[in-house]
Amino acid sequence: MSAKILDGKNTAAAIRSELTARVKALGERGVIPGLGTVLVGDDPGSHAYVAGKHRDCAEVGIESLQVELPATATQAEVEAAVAQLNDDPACHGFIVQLPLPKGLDEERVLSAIDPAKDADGLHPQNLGKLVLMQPAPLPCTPRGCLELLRRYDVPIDGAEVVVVGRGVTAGRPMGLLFTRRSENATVTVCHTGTRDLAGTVRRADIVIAAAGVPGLITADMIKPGAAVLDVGITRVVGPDGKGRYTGDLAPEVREVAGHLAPMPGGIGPMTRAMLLANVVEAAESAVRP
Ligand SMILES: Nc1nc2c(c(=O)[nH]1)N[C@@H](CN(C=O)c1ccc(C(=O)N[C@@H](CCC(=O)O)C(=O)O)cc1)CN2
Repeated sequence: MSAKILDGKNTAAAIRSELTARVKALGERGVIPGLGTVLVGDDPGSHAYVAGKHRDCAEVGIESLQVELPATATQAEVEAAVAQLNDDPACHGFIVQLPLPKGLDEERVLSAIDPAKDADGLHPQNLGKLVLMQPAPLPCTPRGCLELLRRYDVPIDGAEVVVVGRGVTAGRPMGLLFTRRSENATVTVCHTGTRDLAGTVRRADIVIAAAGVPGLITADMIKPGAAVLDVGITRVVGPDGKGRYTGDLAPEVREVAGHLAPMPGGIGPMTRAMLLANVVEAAESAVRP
């Protein structure tokens, strides 16, 4: 039987509608939440993602603050853009779109963000709080995975979770999030060099594929009935010469999994929705007595 689809597109739309009500309530208290973005260079994917983030903002009533810099921007110019949003009282949270063009030091840029305005939850202080299980803005992709599983009542407490991929925006913080006391899962974080990747993935009740390697996860690696989330996103050029995005799952995984978050339409839209949630939460904590 084919897996039940974890529909990130519809779930994200429901979350945006919930956030619209919270933004309205903030407006009644004289606060308009503001999301800032820093976009450097001309990568078409990054431009499309940032445009999508601002479309979402317009839908829920969040103000957009956009800073764009050319691919030739220096480290100092990018850090100056970060400082400008740190100091802007209209901005409750902001992100620096990743990856940055070659030659720029991403870690230094992320460290320059005011941790209280870190809408991506990627500042070292906020990642440190995640390690310590203290409240802090959460990275959007792992938060999106958790939220999607929760809204479909997929059991997390006690589940064996295998994450494939150890990148800083998804795989690495995913393990920290799912092992918090409130989630209580047992997590293994693998990568493409893991010795028995297939055997390890086959143990999982929940598989999170975030390696960015098209087709890496095949049907024989999945325990029948497991929940499988495709977080990989790789641009490939088809035989027609046209570019498209593909995930980490082979198509047959759908026939073995119990639940499946596809790419597109799964975790991508949830990532965007969680960014809005982080900004609304930052604005709410700014007005809390
Ligand atoms: N500062 C950050 N940079 C990047 C992040 C991030 O969370 N913070 N994640 C990715 C890119 N990303 C958001 O920025 C992102 C990627 C994809 C999607 C999405 O909705 N994808 C669609 C499919 C693609 C399409 O059709 O255009 C989907 O999955 O349905 C949203 C956000 C790297 N950089």
